[in-house]
Amino acid sequence: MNEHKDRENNEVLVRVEGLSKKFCKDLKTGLWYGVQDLFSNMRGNTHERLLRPKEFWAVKDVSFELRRGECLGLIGHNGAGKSTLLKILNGLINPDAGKVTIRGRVGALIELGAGFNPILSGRENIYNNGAILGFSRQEIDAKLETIIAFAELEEFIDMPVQHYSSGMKVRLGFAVAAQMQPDVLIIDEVLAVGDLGFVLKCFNTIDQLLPNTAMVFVSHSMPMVSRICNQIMLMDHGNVEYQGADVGKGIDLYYTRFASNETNVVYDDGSVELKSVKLISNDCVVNDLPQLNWGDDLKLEFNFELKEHIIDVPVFNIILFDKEQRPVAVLENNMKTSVLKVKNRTVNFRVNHNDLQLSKGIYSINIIVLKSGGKEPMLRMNNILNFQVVHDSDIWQPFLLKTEYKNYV
Ligand SMILES: Nc1ncnc2c1ncn2[C@@H]1O[C@H](COP(=O)(O)OP(=O)(O)OP(=O)(O)O)[C@@H](O)[C@H]1O
Repeated sequence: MNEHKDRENNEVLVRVEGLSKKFCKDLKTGLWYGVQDLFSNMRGNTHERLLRPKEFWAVKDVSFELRRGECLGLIGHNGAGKSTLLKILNGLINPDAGKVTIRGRVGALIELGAGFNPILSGRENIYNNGAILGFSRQEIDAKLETIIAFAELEEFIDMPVQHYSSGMKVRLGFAVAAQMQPDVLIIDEVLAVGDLGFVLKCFNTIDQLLPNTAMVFVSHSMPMVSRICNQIMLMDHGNVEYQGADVGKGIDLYYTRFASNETNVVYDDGSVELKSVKLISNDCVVNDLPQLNWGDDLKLEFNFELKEHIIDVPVFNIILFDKEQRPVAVLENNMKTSVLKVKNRTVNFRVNHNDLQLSKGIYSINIIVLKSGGKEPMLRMNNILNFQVVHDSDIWQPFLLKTEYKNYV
């Protein structure tokens, strides 16, 4: 009996084979191709694998399988093809090549408000969507209160959906999709507009649904992807750049694409100038990006020039940011030390932090220079230096902390 149940649970719910979709960059040409395709299809010619002028692959040769309990994270740059793939999965658009086979009930949260009739109330839309998913009126009656309570829309459930805020539309959409016990759940981006309380609630619900559901989740939020997904697909201009169960590796590859090395001066009162900043390591530079091994010492060398009237050493706040521009660490400032000196209107100094345990990835440094005393700003610069921490395991969390394990008696 259990064996039978296991087999049943492991059936493939989503099978995608060699899926491709092309679009045309120009509307007129696209319409003309559409007419041509209509006639050539009637004659039995299918040139779907060839690109004509101004056409491009929005999705190219994508294949994957998902079983219950599996959640595929789809990541990639804007325009990579993620939403197009989801729309094909949900039957909203037809592919030019390949095949999608889906078993069971599909819940989808694809575009804000999509699937809702804007002039109908929230309550009426719940009935509509439930009916589309194959539920009877009685079944929907039984779920109605739970859906409304989950969406926290008790007060507004009889208001037309067109007057809902973005967050309210997502709440309603997710509540319907989640409470209708889908076999396959497709979620695009939309969770990003929910407030923190709702997002936490969604995580909780996704955790509860996952054992019995196959999910496809599109997001630009890597923390969300790594929290939810156990498979990952990194898309690049319609192609699959990485696909597999190593979610950390996919996320790491995604981050590597977006390294920026543009320095920005955010505030400058003209009294101090950063002449140079360097990372001191074993002189290893790859693609202009200094590298450190995980566990190396972080040594930075600064050279500042001061205007004549500045005689006291300023206060230096050095802040490290991760690949998503989240501040991950700040180095102790120099307020408590008197070792730094101003000499010939310059301050040269090295900063040392031993045994850097930031995990693998690219980091950037911002600096805030304050007048001695540490209150008035003199200079604030973002992204003065990028560096890469190298390690052989693919970890997206900001720190990989050195750890010791021992049996105890
Ligand atoms: N109906 C359409 N006609 C023509 N081009 C389209 C159409 N729909 C999407 N595209 C193009 O297909 C490419 C992929 O778009 P898609 O929306 O799938 O990207 P995405 O990865 O979801 O991007 P984002 O992260 O911005 O949501 C883009 O270049 C887009 O302009």
